[in-house]
Amino acid sequence: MTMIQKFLTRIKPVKAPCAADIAGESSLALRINALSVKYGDYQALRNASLVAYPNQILALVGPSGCGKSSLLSCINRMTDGVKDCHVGGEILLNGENVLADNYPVDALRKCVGMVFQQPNPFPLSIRENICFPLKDHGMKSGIEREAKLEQVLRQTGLWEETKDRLDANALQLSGGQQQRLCIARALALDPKILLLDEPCSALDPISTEKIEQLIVELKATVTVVMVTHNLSQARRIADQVAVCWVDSHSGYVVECNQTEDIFDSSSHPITQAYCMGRAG
Ligand SMILES: Nc1ncnc2c1ncn2[C@@H]1O[C@H](COP(=O)(O)OP(=O)(O)OP(=O)(O)O)[C@@H](O)[C@H]1O
Repeated sequence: MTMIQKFLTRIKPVKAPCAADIAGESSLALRINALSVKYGDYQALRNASLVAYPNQILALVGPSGCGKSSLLSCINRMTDGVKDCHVGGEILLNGENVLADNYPVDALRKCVGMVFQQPNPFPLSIRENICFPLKDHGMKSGIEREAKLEQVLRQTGLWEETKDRLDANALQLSGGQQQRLCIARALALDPKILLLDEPCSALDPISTEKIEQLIVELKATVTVVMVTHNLSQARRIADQVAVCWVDSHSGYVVECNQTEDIFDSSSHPITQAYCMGRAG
């Protein structure tokens, strides 16, 4: 551990000014209140609060192990399937707590799509990657499914690249194309929120640039919450940034604010040090 990291771990987490405190409910896509995540006895995340605004990109940044992916996975309840994982607090979507026992998880996963670090298309054709989930969610008409297929492939810039080989196995696509197909698959269900967990970390710089452009374009239709280790990427494309940190006890959100405030004028020492590359 470097000197600066040692110094920062001794700073008591302060209640930094946070957009979550002042935003009106109707202007929000998502509000997270006092979220905590435990794996068995280990508290991975404590008391995390933040907000996401409609049609904006919120980036979660912070060092490895501070709970970014855990936080993201709670939003569409992927944590339900993790053994000994206990989630507390509130995640409000349209004013309803999605963590409530009686919240319909299928409907939640349709409304909140997720894309992971490693592209994970189904080992099926390009067409089936999009059309199977649509059928599964009740779209009976083949004509409607084909129309949706074309729409999301166009939206993700894949149509021209794949229209002549829609029945080829998706695993034959390049890594960057596979990731865009995974984003297309999530978009096909018309989500309101798209969760992206380090979507570019397995990609080369050119594929990364294409995905970044795509994410910015997607703001027209969805709210994006993304985890990234790449601070330059957060600065380039995010509207809001939540800085997360971990000390000896667990991970927590240091502050959540507009991107320029985080990078240019934050008064929090952890944000200053992390975003200037001196710690983490
Ligand atoms: N399924 C699990 N069981 C037990 N511990 C877990 C599990 N998933 C995550 N953890 C622990 O919780 C903490 C937070 O992990 P998480 O993956 O959320 O952090 P992160 O900030 O996303 O890290 P990274 O940037 O390295 O992906 C880590 O200490 C991790 O080891």
